[in-house]
Amino acid sequence: MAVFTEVSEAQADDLMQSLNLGKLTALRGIEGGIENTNYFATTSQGEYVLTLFERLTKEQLPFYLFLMKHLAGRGIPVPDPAANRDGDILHTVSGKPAAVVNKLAGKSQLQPQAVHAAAVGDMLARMHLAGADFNRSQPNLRGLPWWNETVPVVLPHLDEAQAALLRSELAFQNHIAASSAYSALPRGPVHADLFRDNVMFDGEQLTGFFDFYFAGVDTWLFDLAVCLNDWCIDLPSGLHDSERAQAMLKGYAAVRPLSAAERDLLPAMLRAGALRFWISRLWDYHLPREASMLKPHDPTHFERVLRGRIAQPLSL
Ligand SMILES: Nc1ncnc2c1ncn2[C@@H]1O[C@H](COP(=O)(O)OP(=O)(O)OP(=O)(O)O)[C@@H](O)[C@H]1O
Ligand SMILES: N[C@@H](CCO)C(=O)O
Repeated sequence: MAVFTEVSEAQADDLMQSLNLGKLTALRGIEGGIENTNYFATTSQGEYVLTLFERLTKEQLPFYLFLMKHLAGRGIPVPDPAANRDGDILHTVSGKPAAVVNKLAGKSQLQPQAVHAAAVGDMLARMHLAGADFNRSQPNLRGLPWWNETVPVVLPHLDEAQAALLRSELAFQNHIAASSAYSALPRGPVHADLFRDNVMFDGEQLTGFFDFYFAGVDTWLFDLAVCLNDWCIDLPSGLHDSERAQAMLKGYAAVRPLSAAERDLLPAMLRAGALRFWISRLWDYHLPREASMLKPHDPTHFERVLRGRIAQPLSL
C-alpha cells in the first residue's frame, strides 16, 4: 500500500478541474511504490496519476517535474506534468507538494529479453540527447558525496569482509572521480534509477518510463551502467547476461556512440552503479524511515553484483 496521505474524491476533483483535465469519475490508490503517495485518477478526459510527495521538498521538485516536461515536449515517452491556468506544475494537496501526470500505457517487463534491453538502451540514449539543453541543474543527490556520507553510517552493520569491500570500493570510486579521464565524460540530466519496474512495455515495444525522483546531472555513462546492472543481470544470482548487455550497448550506441573515454571507464562505472545501490539498500535496510520501506530491497544482491563486476570487468 503506498497511500501515506489520504486524498478525498472532492479534493482530487477540484485539482483535476483546476488543471482543465475534466471531471473526476474514479480515484484509486496505487499499491506499488515506497516513496510517495500515488493515485490513479480517471476523469471524463482520460487517465492520470496523482502523486503526493512525502519526502522531496518544494525546492527539489521543480528540477524533476520540469525535466519530465522538457523530455515529454521532445517526444520522449515520459509522464508530462499538467499545468494550471497560471502555468504551475507543482501543486499542493493536503499540505503536501503534488503533481498530476498522464498515465502511461503498458506494463513492466520483469523478465526482459535482449529485445527489451536493446529498447531501453535506445531510449536511454534518446533521453540523454533530448535532455542535453535542459536549462535547470541539480546534482545527482545519490552521487559520490552521499556515498562518502553514508558509508560510515552503514559500516557498523556489516561483517568484516563486507566492510573491507565497501571501504576499498569507495576509495576506488573517489580515485576515479578525481581522474582527468572521468572529467572528460559527457554529462547531463540522467534518470539514475531506470530499473525494470520503472519502464513500461507493450510486448516488445517500449511505451514509456517514469519515476524521475532520483534524476540529476551526472555522467551519461553512469546512467547506462545503472541500466546494465539491472536489465542485464540475472535474478537472484546477480550474474551478468552477456546477450542482453550487448543488445543494450548496441541499442544505446546506435543513437549515441560511446567516446573512447566512456569505453575505458565503463568497467569502473559498472562498479559505481553497483556500489550506489548497495549503499542505498544497506541504508534503507538498517536505518528504516518511519512510514516507509514496507518491503526493503535485498542489499546483498548489489554486493554480489559489485563482486562480479570487480572479478570480471566487462570489456568492449
Ligand atoms: N505515469 C504513470 N503511468 C502509469 N503508471 C504509473 C505512472 N506513475 C506511477 N505509476 C504506477 O505507480 C506505481 C508506483 O509509482 P512509483 O514507482 O513512481 O512509486 P514511488 O513510491 O514514487 O517510487 P519507488 O518506485 O521509488 O518506490 C508504479 O509501479 C506504476 O505501476
Ligand atoms: N531501484 C532502487 C529502488 C529505489 O527506486 C533499488 O532497486 O534499490
